[in-house]
Amino acid sequence: MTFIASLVRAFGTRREELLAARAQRQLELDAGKLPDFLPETEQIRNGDWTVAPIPADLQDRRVEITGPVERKMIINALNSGAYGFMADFEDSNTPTWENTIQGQINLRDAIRRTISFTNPDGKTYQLKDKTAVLMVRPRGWHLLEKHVLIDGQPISAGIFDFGLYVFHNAQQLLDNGSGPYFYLPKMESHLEARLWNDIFVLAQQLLSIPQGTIKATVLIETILASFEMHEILYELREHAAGLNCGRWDYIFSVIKKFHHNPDFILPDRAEVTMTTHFMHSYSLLTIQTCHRRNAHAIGGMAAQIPIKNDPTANETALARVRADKKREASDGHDGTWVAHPGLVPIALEEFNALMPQANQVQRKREDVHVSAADLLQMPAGSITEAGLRNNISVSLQYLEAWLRGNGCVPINHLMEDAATVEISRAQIWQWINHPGGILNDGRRITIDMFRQFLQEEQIRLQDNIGRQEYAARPFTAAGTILDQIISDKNFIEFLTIPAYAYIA
Ligand SMILES: CC(=O)SCCNC(=O)CCNC(=O)[C@H](O)C(C)(C)COP(=O)(O)OP(=O)(O)OC[C@H]1O[C@@H](n2cnc3c(N)ncnc32)[C@H](O)[C@@H]1OP(=O)(O)O
Ligand SMILES: O=CC(=O)O
Ligand SMILES: [Mg+2]
Repeated sequence: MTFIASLVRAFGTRREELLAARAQRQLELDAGKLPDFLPETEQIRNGDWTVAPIPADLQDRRVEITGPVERKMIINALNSGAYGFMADFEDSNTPTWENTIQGQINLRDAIRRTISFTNPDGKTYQLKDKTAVLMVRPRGWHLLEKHVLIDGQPISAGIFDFGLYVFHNAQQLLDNGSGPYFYLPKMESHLEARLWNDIFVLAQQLLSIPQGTIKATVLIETILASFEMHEILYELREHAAGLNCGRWDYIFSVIKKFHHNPDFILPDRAEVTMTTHFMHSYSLLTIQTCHRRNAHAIGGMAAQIPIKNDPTANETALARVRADKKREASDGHDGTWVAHPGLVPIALEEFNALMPQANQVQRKREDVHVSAADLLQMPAGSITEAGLRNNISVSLQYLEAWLRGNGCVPINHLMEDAATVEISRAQIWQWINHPGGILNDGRRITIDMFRQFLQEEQIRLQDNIGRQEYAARPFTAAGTILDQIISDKNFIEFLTIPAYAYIA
């Protein structure tokens, strides 16, 4: 606590200032100003610097599995055959106090190889000799940890997650021949990266570990960050391992940042894929930026997961994952993410076929030319009743699971977490609040339509799982939160903020 208090006292105010800067930037976007590459940092973009050398165990990251910090899943992920494992306090984790603290305990035990688990059916779990390289994703700058007060105030959840983990494990990780490695989520500017860098410097000093020991991979998962990728790597150049395409939050961010702008109405969520022009451009720009700076460009997460008991549907889902990984490997990504151990062999096959060496940093992709207009070119497509209903039902089901402490669930055979569901609920809001929110059959999407469909989707769920089961679970609270977010005239920045009020 003394260590965490030092970090919070040194940097808490700067975090608040950066959040205020986000709000200020939003006002400019609301007034119609579009983002562009920053004139004041042109020298950094044009300069010939590179990031500090990347440690040996982060040179080959061809397949990384991600998952919440649950005990059994940590063991399964570390044993999965993936090269890396990102243990997630963020998109896939409900930040109950129990989950947060037990997650830290699980990671501490995993690093010391004392972790084990027994299923209710008696199946036991322990680590294999060879395990994935561990990375940890603390929560984003927007979130508070309300269970910890310093000087009477709840503290930054990100500093808490980072601080507890690095304090207890940095030295042990070094003794194991690895290091304290992080993924940094949801940043919107290079100044936010500078804050993380300064936190790393103080943490390393307080823990007496060499400067530059901490390595971080930054998720480029906001539209504004995609205009500052060089700058973000520059700020973190002593600590940067790479960038990652957090595609789901990225799509959400586009809807959120331009929620006032009718030119940014997106079609059904299922149509906003990585092969649309703006998403492919962002992925290519990430690869080019990273390779110019000798950093790794990690791909993103396909939402498909293995489907049990339906071989045909399973084959289709796996083929989609395969195509996604093939595109990433052939474009020049140095690795990718999977959501489930069953997908590790598929992603490995695709990367092994196109990337026999440890990474593709030598492929500089100087042929890529991505402009601001490319990043902002929205796809055409239609909005359907099925798409609207799916957004409503998925948001409701996810929020219900989240309130029970489960931040990542399969819904309709897709992985749903806080990022994918932010897209769903943001689309509902966007379609209601813009004249362009019209179904392909000509009906205008309204709050009344949303409420009618919500009620019908609730009844459908109740019929599927049974009245008693439905009543026993927090569906009512989930529906209330969803209605509150959708009916608010202001765009609520993150759905997890009102939802957190229910659990803390
Ligand atoms: C947008 C983003 O932020 S992406 C990053 C955040 N999202 C994630 O990390 C996704 C994590 N994935 C998951 O949580 C799960 O795979 C789900 C919820 C999507 C699906 O879970 P389930 O339906 O329970 O999967 P399923 O029943 O097929 O699991 C089979 C086994 O694999 C394990 N497993 C599934 N996913 C994972 C995972 N990501 N890591 C470790 N183990 C896993 C299960 O624990 C289970 O183990 P067991 O057989 O020993 O009991
Ligand atoms: O964190 C990943 C994302 O896609 O969002
Ligand atoms: Mg994300």
